Amino acid sequence: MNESDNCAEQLADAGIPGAEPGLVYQPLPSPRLLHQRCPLSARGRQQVVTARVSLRRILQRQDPRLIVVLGPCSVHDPAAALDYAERLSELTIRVDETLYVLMRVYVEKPRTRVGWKGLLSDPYLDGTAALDDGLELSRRLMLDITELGLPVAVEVLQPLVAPYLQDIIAWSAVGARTSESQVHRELASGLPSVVGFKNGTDGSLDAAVNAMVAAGAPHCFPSLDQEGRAATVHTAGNPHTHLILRGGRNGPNYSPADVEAAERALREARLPENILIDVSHENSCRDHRRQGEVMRAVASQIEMGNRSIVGLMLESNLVAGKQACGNPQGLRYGMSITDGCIDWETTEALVLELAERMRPGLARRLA
Ligand SMILES: O=C[C@H](O)[C@H](O)COP(=O)(O)O
Ligand SMILES: C=C(OP(=O)(O)O)C(=O)O
Repeated sequence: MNESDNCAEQLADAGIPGAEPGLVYQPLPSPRLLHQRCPLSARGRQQVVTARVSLRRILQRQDPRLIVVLGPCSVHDPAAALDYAERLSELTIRVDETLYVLMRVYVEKPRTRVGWKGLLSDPYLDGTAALDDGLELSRRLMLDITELGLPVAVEVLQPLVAPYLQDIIAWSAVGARTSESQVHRELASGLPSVVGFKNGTDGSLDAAVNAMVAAGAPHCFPSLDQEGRAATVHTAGNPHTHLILRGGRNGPNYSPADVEAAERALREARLPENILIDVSHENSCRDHRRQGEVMRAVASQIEMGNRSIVGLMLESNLVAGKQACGNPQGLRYGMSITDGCIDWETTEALVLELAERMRPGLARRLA
């Protein structure tokens, strides 16, 4: 008998049989239990509501600030993420007249093929996939970051994770690999956060534009209720969505001509012309050192009068670059184990520069 048969047998003994040979089920707490263990304080709840309202106001041009979503490509070490958050929360206070800053707290990672799937799925980076601990660590980290006054931004990946975390989240992305997925569009239709849909990895806009239309409509689909029971959820539709340009197979898509094409696609679908530019990924040709150059080019478009660009995304960490996701004990503190990131000093300088550049044209950005 191999190890997994043994595990399945032990679970069957505990009254949790696998439905099919080879499948092993491990129970998770209900969303309510996790919320009770790690509650969102009244102050935290107020911060989340305020963040969502601020983002909606920016999308409606009632707040002239530029959204800036930045932070590590992925969180693998909650202590380093909190260290980053403390620095970011101080920086945010210096720029909040012109920028609305959120921290990427990406605990789920989509993979092109296979690879580590994030703190939530594999918190010990060793393939043990201790999802119960991953959920709790992720929730605790998001609560701590919220308490610092920083709004939390995530990529939503596993739909059943949402009931555990969505009360803390101000902004969500649906990634390039999932914008075309009906499941993610349905999920977005019920999220209380603002949702950005990324263009596809091939660079096409259709999936993301169609996703914005789909997410704006009501849906019903299987989910978990607060007690963790399988349930049909009925959603009202989420009108607070926008497009994210992240480049694609044929290269970047942040040039004025690309932005105009995106505006046209949104207009044709009768959607608001709200575009956020990811200065990383294919827009920086997968070279984290080029993020500054892309940011400056986007800032120039805004200075020249562009009104559809509502924000920017950057991948940044304490230390520049990336390292292999090998032995957890041998990892360098504050360095990415997924995509390469710029370091804290570069981040701080870029954010301060962007804030200054946005100041003169601020009033023009209102409706
Ligand atoms: O943003 C992170 C990565 O680009 C994304 O998760 C895909 O990663 P992979 O191509 O290394 O699997
Ligand atoms: C996975 C990400 O992006 P994309 O979906 O654009 O590849 C990300 O922002 O971490």
